[in-house]
Amino acid sequence: MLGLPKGSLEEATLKLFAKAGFKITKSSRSYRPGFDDPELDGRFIRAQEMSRYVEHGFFDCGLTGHDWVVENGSDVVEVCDLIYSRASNVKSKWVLVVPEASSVQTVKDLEGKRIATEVVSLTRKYLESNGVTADVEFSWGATEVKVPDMVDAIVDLTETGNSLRANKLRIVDVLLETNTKLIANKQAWEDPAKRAKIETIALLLTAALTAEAKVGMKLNIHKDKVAEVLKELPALRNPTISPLTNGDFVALEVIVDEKVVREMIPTLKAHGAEGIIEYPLNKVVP
Ligand SMILES: Nc1ncnc2c1ncn2[C@@H]1O[C@H](COP(=O)(O)OP(=O)(O)OP(=O)(O)O)[C@@H](O)[C@H]1O
Ligand SMILES: O=P(O)(O)OC[C@H]1O[C@H](OP(=O)(O)OP(=O)(O)O)[C@H](O)[C@@H]1O
Ligand SMILES: [Mg+2]
Repeated sequence: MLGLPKGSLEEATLKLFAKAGFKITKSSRSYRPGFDDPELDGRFIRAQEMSRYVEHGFFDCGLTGHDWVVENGSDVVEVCDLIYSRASNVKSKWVLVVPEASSVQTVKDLEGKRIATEVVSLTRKYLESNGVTADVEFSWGATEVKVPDMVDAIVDLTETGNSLRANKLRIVDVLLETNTKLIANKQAWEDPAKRAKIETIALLLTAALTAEAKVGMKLNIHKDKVAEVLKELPALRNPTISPLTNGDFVALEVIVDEKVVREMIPTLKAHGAEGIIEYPLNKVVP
């Protein structure tokens, strides 16, 4: 039984599973998805409570943020990192935040003040470890709006930083870095058949995620130019080189980060490369 996150991770999760080779279908308002793999069954639940149901064994494994595993204090196996979220494929941070104009400079300045957050337990522990006593209240979300009128500071998640900028907020400290993870129930992890299936899912999801940032490239180039092109383009390292029927030319094939392609193509062209093609990838297994 697999736990899928309802909410901001939902769409990206279904896309990633599709790329990994698992088609998950869902009818609107139904939290029971359909799977094209007869060995799989699952449910959608909120990312915030996923780790509890994995810990207690309703789910053998599930996807959620590291932050909610920590906040809930759940005793689960963190099988692998899957660094994706709603908007980007980078890690996010839970940060202590105040209005730009606030006099608060460090956590110590929060003594006796009020703080709103979705992660009450994480925030209490953080204050305690800094020897600060402050009033921490639970926020259901839209937390940015609460400072400075309702509370003195907030602990909120930041990904792109857009919400902080839009609300003229300043970061005082970072409490926790987080990203999406595949987590597993401890007993399920000890069961060889279940573990094998969870490891297969982890392998395929990781391969699909790795492939998102990469592309394949193929090109033909004069054999005398190969050495200088490889020197100039470190991203091209370890290409597959195959001879062509035209004896002076070879074919190069390589997997590279997509972001370097826009610099590679003009350089390759300047060295006389021909027939340059770029293609997307579904999975990359190192
Ligand atoms: N803007 C964001 N950028 C990156 N990751 C995010 C963002 N919002 C949420 N997450 C991550 O997604 C997971 C679920 O997020 P969250 O607890 O905010 O629920 P949600 O699905 O966003 O629901 P809601 O829309 O009600 O806030 C968390 O692990 C969190 O770290
Ligand atoms: O740095 P950014 O890319 O702007 O992302 C951060 C925002 O995303 C989350 O909000 P969410 O959409 O989950 O709404 P919520 O505040 O209601 O939880 C988080 O609570 C921040 O508000
Ligand atoms: Mg949220």
